[in-house]
Amino acid sequence: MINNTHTDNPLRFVAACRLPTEWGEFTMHGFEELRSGQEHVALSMGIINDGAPVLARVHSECLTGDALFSQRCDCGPQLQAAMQAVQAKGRGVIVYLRQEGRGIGLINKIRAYQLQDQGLDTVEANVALGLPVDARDFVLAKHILDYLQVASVHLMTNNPQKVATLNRVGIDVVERVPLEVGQNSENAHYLSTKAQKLGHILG
Ligand SMILES: Nc1nc2c(ncn2[C@@H]2O[C@H](COP(=O)(O)OP(=O)(O)OP(=O)(O)O)[C@@H](O)[C@H]2O)c(=O)[nH]1
Ligand SMILES: [Zn+2]
Repeated sequence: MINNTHTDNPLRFVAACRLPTEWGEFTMHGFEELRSGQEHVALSMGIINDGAPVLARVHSECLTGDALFSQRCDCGPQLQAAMQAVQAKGRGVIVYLRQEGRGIGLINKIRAYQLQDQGLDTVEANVALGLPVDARDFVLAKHILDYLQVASVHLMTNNPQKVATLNRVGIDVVERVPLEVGQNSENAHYLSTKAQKLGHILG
């Protein structure tokens, strides 16, 4: 009889390669969601499957910030700082989830930004569009970390909700490591809204 008691893994590992970067050489592991075909990656450095807690970042895709140098948010500088921190330790992992716009997708994020240009804040804009404020699924990170044999992490984030969510899905977050970079005059209001409405800890 087939044993169906285990939770189904929504992802499959596809391939891994070297990824030389400005912050040293990572291994890039590629995953695919079985249902949607959505692709995700993890960047690892050093030996991370030895059971000791690993310095980790669970980063959500932000095309505008990560790749297009947008100053509307702090995502690009956060990603770079996380990669740099991993390099400094010689050991760590960046899980990069393709959950653009906190899961609403790129075009909806542009719609939300359009409303923000008219005065709404990051939360009000999603609500006005009838979209969830945060639709991200962090179970994917759990499956990716399981594949990499990482059970506990020092998590680089300013979002205590993310710590709680990851703990809930089975990732043991032994410590939250603040990741406060990328503040500028364009994103000052956005960051203060995140602190006030989404609970981000920003000094
Ligand atoms: N819908 C929407 N998504 C945004 C906006 N600004 C950034 N994002 C998305 O938000 C995600 C990053 O989430 P953040 O709230 O910045 O930070 P976090 O991941 O919760 O917390 P940190 O770990 O501290 O970065 C990325 O997927 C971005 O594309 C916005 O104004 N509206
Ligand atoms: Zn961003």
